[in-house]
Amino acid sequence: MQEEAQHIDEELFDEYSFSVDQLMELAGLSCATAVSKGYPLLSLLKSPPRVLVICGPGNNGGDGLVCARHLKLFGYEPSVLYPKRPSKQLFQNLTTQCEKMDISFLTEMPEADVIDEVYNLVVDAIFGFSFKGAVREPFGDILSQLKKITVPIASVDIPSGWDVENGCPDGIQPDMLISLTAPKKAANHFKGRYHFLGGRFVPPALEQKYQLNLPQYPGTDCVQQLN
Ligand SMILES: NC(=O)C1=CN([C@@H]2O[C@H](COP(=O)(O)OP(=O)(O)OC[C@H]3O[C@@H](n4cnc5c(N)ncnc54)[C@H](OP(=O)(O)O)[C@@H]3O)[C@@H](O)[C@H]2O)[C@@H](O)CC1
Ligand SMILES: [K+]
Repeated sequence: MQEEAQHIDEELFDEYSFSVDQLMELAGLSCATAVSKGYPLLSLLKSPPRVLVICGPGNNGGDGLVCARHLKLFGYEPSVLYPKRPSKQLFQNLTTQCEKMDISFLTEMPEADVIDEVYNLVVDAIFGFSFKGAVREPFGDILSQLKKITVPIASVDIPSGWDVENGCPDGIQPDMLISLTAPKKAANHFKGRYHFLGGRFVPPALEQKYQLNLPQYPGTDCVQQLN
């Protein structure tokens, strides 16, 4: 549930003393790892291996910036669209880190046909579990372009624009979902090919308290494929 995800989040920070940066790094690394498993470099149809990463104004967007940086380290060519940038130091730092790694930042959302022509896939890091109500601009326009593209979308935590619990039948239909910490209720409506769990940082006591029943991650992997 949306409230439960927020409680777990608060508890990780307040009771377990994690910092946002720490968890975001692991979350973003999980996303880049899941992308590399679902869409390996050698399987991509377009060269160079361009990926468009769209980042929203909250922590979901921060996960996207971390994901872009790791994708670059993995050999992909990410470009970032980050239209609404919060003033917090954390997000400024993540932006600088991407810029210093020669990751380009787009100034506007490309049209759907341009995305299909140029990019192999889109990482959707626009909204996560704090999304509420009707989508406000510029994200309405961005999501309507994403509904038209044919290249796959990999959504971070929740497909953006979906109700966190009830999904959204007319919304974007991602090919990959990377659930972070634990799958949210909306994941039941996911019909894409790859569902990964990432964010391998939940202490066992917290997992038990919320009865998350997380599947065992294989070995040292930071993601687990659910289906
Ligand atoms: N512990 C964990 O579990 C971890 C969680 N992590 C990640 O954090 C994510 C949750 O992040 P979050 O809470 O910062 O909010 P998030 O979902 O990114 O979006 C909120 C932003 O969107 C905006 N906004 C909202 N509604 C809107 C609308 N209708 N239309 C337009 N804008 C709207 C709102 O902006 P504002 O209202 O200020 O305009 C706000 O800034 C979670 O899903 C996971 O990815 C990991 O990083 C680490 C560990
Ligand atoms: K998302």
